[in-house]
Amino acid sequence: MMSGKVLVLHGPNLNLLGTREPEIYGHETLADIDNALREHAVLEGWELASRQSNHEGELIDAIHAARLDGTVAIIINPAAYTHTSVAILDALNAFDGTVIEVHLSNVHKRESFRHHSYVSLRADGVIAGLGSQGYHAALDAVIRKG
Ligand SMILES: O=C(O)[C@]1(O)C=C(c2cccc(Sc3ccccc3)c2)[C@@H](O)[C@H](O)C1
Repeated sequence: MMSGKVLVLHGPNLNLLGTREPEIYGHETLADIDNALREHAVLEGWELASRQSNHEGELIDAIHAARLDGTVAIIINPAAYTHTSVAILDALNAFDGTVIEVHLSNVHKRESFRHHSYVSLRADGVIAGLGSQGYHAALDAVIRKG
């Protein structure tokens, strides 16, 4: 059974998940999501690290660290930085592994400014609108790719 190391990155305000707008983002907290993802990875013999930050530079630093620590895939929900950050795109372009972009909501059914993603220019796959199951679908894809 192949195994590897996956990094899950959550962008700004996702630390507030579960507190507001459950009709858009669900009722789970970020801790609920991270705990379920870690259990999913361990059951498959994979290692999973997760990080949430409200600061663009911290997310970029985490991507840079992943280049050097054996991480084979990054699953990222950039939140609002999806639509604004060339800097995060540039950092992801310097990462040679698999990149999967995840959004809890279907951004294409929302405000027009959410329809564009800089990160999608690098992402190997994009999953949107499946809630927290989107993270698990991304992890399954990474594990199947090996
Ligand atoms: O759907 C997503 O996961 C998304 O990446 C997440 C976003 C987002 C935006 C604001 C807050 C939150 S998390 C949250 C939810 C409810 C209350 C407080 C914070 C996520 C949006 O910026 C993006 O356009 C879409």
